[in-house]
Amino acid sequence: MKALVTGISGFVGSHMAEFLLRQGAEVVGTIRNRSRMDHISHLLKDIRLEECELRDPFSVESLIDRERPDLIFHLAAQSFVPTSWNSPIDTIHNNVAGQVNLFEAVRRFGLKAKIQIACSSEEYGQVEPEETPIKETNPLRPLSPYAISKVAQDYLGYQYHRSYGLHVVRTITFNHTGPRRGEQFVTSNFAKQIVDIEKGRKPPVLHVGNLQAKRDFTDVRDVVRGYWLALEKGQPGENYNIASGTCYTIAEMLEMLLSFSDVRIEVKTDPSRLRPSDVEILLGDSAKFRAATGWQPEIPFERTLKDLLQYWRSQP
Ligand SMILES: C[C@H]1O[C@H](OP(=O)(O)OP(=O)(O)OC[C@H]2O[C@@H](n3cnc4c(=O)[nH]c(N)nc43)[C@H](O)[C@@H]2O)[C@@H](O)[C@@H](O)C1=O
Repeated sequence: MKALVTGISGFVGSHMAEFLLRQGAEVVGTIRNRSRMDHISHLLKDIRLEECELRDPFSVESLIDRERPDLIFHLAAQSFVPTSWNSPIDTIHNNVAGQVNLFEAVRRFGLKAKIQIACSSEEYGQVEPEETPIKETNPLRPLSPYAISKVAQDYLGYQYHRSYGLHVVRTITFNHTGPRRGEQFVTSNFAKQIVDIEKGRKPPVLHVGNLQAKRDFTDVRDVVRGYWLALEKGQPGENYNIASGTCYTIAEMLEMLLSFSDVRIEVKTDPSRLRPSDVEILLGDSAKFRAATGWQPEIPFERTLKDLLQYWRSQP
């Protein structure tokens, strides 16, 4: 069983690779020449890396022709919401063109590969209180260029299944975190600031943005098991929420992180961390996914946050 992971050097990609190796799969991953390798350096003897620029159709075609994978986990993306305001066209081009190139290559070579695509709860955007927990049938009211790029990826998945019969499973993942989470994302950012303060590298002031937003967090290790199950048991063409079903305000998440540290910290709002529009609440109903695959999250949020702090404490 050969599995191709796009974006293997990223946060989710590295956990996906570890999971796939435990399943006994042959793992091939795409990287770009500027990809950082620190998340996968411990895996290099067990995986194969291929340079591929997903925005370039020829690069993708030649990869798919050479590798002909059985499973594709399409995780490569520009995934930080604020970046999508600074350069909306880059996010849209990266995320949408990259996926179209992948689908086109699979279609042209008549590959029977099963493809998981990483859609996002950001697609739901503005959610009314009576609409939570959010089901797959909820209207999409996207609030950022990133969200728009994910709506496009999601519906392209639907369209390529209906038009050409591609085996695409659309996972709509709510917030996820854990060791190796990029330091710009809120859980990791706060954890790293706490560790920098613990190590005396910065004054005891923790900078924050909007603490009122509510998010539904799942551990990345539960998420990648979900992606595997999506291809094992999910229906092609369908979309599935992957979520824990519990949400916390960002303030509550911060309190939890602070409770795992001994340092005294002052919390200060940094206006540059506020967004033009922020999704107020994301709380997911993953009953459809649980029924289709038997998936359920196993790692409690407290452990995820402790592991994340430990990750930053172990960094040089
Ligand atoms: C599902 C979805 O999940 C993620 O998108 P996100 O929810 O924007 O993630 P985040 O960690 O940047 O922000 C979470 C919340 O936390 C608030 N917040 C407060 N203070 C800070 C702060 O200082 N930094 C950041 N980054 N956020 C802050 C911020 O305003 C927002 O309300 C991505 O994986 C995305 O790829 C994805 O698909």
